[in-house]
Amino acid sequence: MIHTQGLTKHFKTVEAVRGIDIDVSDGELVALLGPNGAGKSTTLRMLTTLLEPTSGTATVAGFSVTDQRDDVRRHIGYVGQGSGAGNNQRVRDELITQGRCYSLSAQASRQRADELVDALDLGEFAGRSVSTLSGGQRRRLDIALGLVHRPPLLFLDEPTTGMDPQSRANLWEHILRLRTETGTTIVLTTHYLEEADSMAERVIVVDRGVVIADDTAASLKNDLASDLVVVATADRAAAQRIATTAERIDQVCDVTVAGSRVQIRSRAGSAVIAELLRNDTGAGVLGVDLSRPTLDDVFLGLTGRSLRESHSAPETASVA
Ligand SMILES: Nc1ncnc2c1ncn2[C@@H]1O[C@H](COP(=O)(O)OP(=O)(O)OP(=O)(O)O)[C@@H](O)[C@H]1O
Repeated sequence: MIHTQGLTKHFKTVEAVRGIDIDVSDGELVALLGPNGAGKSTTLRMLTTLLEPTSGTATVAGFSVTDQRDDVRRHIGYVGQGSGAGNNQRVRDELITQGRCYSLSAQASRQRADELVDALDLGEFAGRSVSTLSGGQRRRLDIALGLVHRPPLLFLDEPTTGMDPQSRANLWEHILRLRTETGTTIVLTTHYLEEADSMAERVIVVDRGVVIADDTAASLKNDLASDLVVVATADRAAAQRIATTAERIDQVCDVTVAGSRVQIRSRAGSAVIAELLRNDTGAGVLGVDLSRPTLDDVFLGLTGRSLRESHSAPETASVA
């Protein structure tokens, strides 16, 4: 559905995208994850023909984003970061207008508007003006607007940013249902690590304008980050003894002692705990805690920076 090779976008002084290679198959749900300024939106805007790439190639739904822009546009829906709905329009009317813009007949537009009102649960406020909707309701309308022409591919740029947890969960319910019912391919950007982790089938991690990892969340966590085992002990001597035992275990990658606590990094945390129990009497051990890695640990492992706190700026360069 999407194939890019060496895609770049240079603004006057910023290399926003520095060579992105992405393949997305039909029906996939893929999340682009990365810190502020990583180049996610710029990539999306090139794939949706809103920005001309500086170099590289991209085909979307089988069409070139540079040479067949109209064909690309006919086959995609795009929900940008800002709302596309007109404030003074009523919800259903806005959907009908969008249908007419896509050359549906008046009757077909009304029918499609009603289908989308149902699908996105907009019935309660279909007759209200857009300006009266809550953030979550407006976002559902944005998605409905992106789907009017039944695109096989939907791009969502930060669909849930700024929403409260309940509205986010509700919007995700709609996105996932839509996908199950229509098989739409979905590519989205998000800052929410948990969202990418639990909802997307594949996570593409972007940093400073390039893809630094691309796999399922489970594989990324398994391959690129480790479990953290924290052993709380009664005193420094017990901690030292546990650390010495841990260092002898094959699967352990790193052991640090901080006062009476021992931190053990390993790809197989549960096995390490079992091995510790086999090799040590456990005297002086007060508790053991096992944390599974998150996508933030993956990013940290790849870049040395935390995604949660990272506000990296892409490298600047003089571009003619
Ligand atoms: N029109 C533009 N002119 C100049 N620089 C731009 C333009 N659009 C984006 N940039 C810069 O390109 C870089 C990448 O921006 P982009 O919006 O793609 O990042 P992002 O990963 O989507 O970030 P965020 O998560 O904050 O939305 C940033 O440094 C941004 O300031």
